[in-house]
Amino acid sequence: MKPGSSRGLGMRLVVVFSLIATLCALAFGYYVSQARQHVGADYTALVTDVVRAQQDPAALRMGLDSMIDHSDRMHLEQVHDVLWRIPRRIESVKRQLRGSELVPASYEQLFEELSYVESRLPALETAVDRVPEEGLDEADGEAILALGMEIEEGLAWAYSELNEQLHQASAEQRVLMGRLTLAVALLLLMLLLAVGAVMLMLLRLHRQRETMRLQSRTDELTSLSNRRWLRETAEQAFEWRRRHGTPLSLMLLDLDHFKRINDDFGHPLGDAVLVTFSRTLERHVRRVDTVARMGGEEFAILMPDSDLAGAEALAGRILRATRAMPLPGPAAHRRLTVSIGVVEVGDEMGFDRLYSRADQLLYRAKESGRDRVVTERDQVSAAPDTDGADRHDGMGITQQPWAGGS
Ligand SMILES: Nc1nc2c(ncn2[C@@H]2O[C@H](COP(=O)(O)OP(=O)(O)OP(=O)(O)O)[C@@H](O)[C@H]2O)c(=O)[nH]1
Repeated sequence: MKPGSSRGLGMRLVVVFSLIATLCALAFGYYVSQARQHVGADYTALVTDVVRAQQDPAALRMGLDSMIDHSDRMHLEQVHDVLWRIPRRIESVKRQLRGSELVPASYEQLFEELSYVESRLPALETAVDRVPEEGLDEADGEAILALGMEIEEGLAWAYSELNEQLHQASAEQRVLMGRLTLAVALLLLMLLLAVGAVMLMLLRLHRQRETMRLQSRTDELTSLSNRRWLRETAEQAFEWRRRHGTPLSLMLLDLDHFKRINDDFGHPLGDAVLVTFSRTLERHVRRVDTVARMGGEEFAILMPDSDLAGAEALAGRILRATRAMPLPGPAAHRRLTVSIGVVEVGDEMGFDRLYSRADQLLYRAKESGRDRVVTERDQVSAAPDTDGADRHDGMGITQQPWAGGS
């Protein structure tokens, strides 16, 4: 698995999540600021009108008092002004109340009172119209004052009640908006949690898929590539070779008399030897080479950019390294050897053909005494013994001092 692939996806998901979280925070901020601006806005105009209208009863009272004291033209006009204003204010307040969010039942009684006040206004207007310039007598003055007070009290009560109701409604609206804001915040939080959970699930799924992909192409015991992965890599290497004309070689390796290790020391130790041998192979190859376990005690190395001579040299180094390889635990005193077949890819050659040729060479290496390398040139080469002398294996196959060296 490429660890970077999961990390890359993780980073991308973190960026996307941060983006969504930022958008949510911005949307929430906008919502709160809008809500603050608009909460109670419904009632602001109405409250302003009611506060203005609340001055009318006092103005009427003052006007009437002055008019009774001095029934001149100026005072009469003052009273007429107030009487002209009162019904218009009442109509404006009524209209706004009907258009407001208030429940009609809550202002029904106020409407009745205001309507009653409206119905009493013409009588007061008529009485004021009849006021003589030379002044009112006491009885008429008291009658006008009584009518005026009736209107004034009705208006004062209705407007003050209305003011009270509007403040209460506005306060309720604020509480409601607070709850709504909390609900929106919770919803956004839940949305973020859900998005986060989905992203975590995606990441976990991706990791699981990567792990499965890795397992499907890795040998469980040695962690080397398995046969399937070697084949896929080889197909890519063939394509590369075809395009660029670079050499490509394959080496098949089979541990000699491995059964004896199992028989003498048990299967688990045999496993440990296979792992030790795998690490030895990995130490000797280049990064571009692919080391695979083909099964049992058989291994393969695919070497892009390596011709037969280069592959043969590596095989020699591995041969010597295997001989010198310390075995684990109770098998420490034993020495292991390996037989190797090496082949370079020729024209018109596919992986199966390449593998089968390497296998034949490996078979020849086994047949001709093991612990040796057999290459395409039909030569059997062995790593130098301690004295480095040439020798024959008695089968007509030359064993040479190893040319490559480690
Ligand atoms: N410990 C262990 N042994 C394995 C594994 N796979 C195969 N083997 C053993 O490898 C041994 C292979 O035996 P053979 O095919 O006779 O080969 P050999 O003993 O190496 O003899 P040559 O190849 O002819 O030199 C068998 O005993 C298998 O049981 C494994 O994964 N772990």
